Amino acid sequence: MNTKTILFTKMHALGNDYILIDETRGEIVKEREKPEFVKKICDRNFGVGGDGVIFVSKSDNLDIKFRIFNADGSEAEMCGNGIRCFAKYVYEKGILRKKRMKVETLAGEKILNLKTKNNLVESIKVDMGLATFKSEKIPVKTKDKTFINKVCKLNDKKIKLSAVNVGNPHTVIFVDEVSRDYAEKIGPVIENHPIFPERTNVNFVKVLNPNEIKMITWERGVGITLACGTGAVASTIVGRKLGKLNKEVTVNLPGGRLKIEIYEKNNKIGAFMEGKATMVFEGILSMPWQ
Ligand SMILES: N[C@@H](CCC[C@H](N)C(=O)O)C(=O)O
Repeated sequence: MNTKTILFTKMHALGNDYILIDETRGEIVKEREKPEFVKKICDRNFGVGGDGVIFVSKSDNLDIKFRIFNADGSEAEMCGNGIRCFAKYVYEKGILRKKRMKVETLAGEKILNLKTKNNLVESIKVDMGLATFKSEKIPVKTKDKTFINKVCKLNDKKIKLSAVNVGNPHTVIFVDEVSRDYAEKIGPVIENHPIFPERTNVNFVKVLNPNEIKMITWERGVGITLACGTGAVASTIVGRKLGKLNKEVTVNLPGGRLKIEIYEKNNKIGAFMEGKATMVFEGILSMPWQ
């Protein structure tokens, strides 16, 4: 039997953990095999364990390309914590030695600014771009143009949902208390609800004050994670849209804190996200596994 070895790096950003694979010198995992490979390697008992896999490859017109797969094998458009891991990885591995990177993602071009010290990346600031509230773009199946603060009946209870796309689809629910149990119960129901044809990430958010929130995310294709960067951005943007938040917001997630800075352009709301990423270990996979 032919065996093959695959080099990987395990990283995390606020405990949202990813396995990074460098495909800049050629495809390592065949395109049609990627979903199954990702499911296998992300398994926390039978694999390496992770919330997803990030593939690094060459871009035709930008500096470099970022692809993110969730632990269930589905490909997402964007990942806030993952793109910070990616930036540290490509910089410190010498794949791209730029402190300002233009990155190709399925959610379009993202600009990353790296702060370094002694050749190590200390923090990464990402321009996450402008959000859209248009139902058809999120997407949400509704006749309404937007889906903000909509009262919905779920599990016999009425809750208010707001949907937004910040590169990937998110739903935000403001709550009195952040509860993991509640997120685990309601999260999958909303993620897979037929009104969200592409499914959705689900964020449960408590406003502590206009400059600070606490939240937990049920991620599409993963479940509860210790942090979600796009979720922090989506929640801050929805909070801002509803007049609950100022422009500079500290987001408290189970895995740590993230800084989100809102900007407004052409009547739209966008955000910068700033935070760290950590390299945990490197390894060699010997495929196929029996
Ligand atoms: N953890 C990520 C988001 C990853 C993708 C997400 N699960 C999706 O399917 O859209 C983040 O930090 O943003």
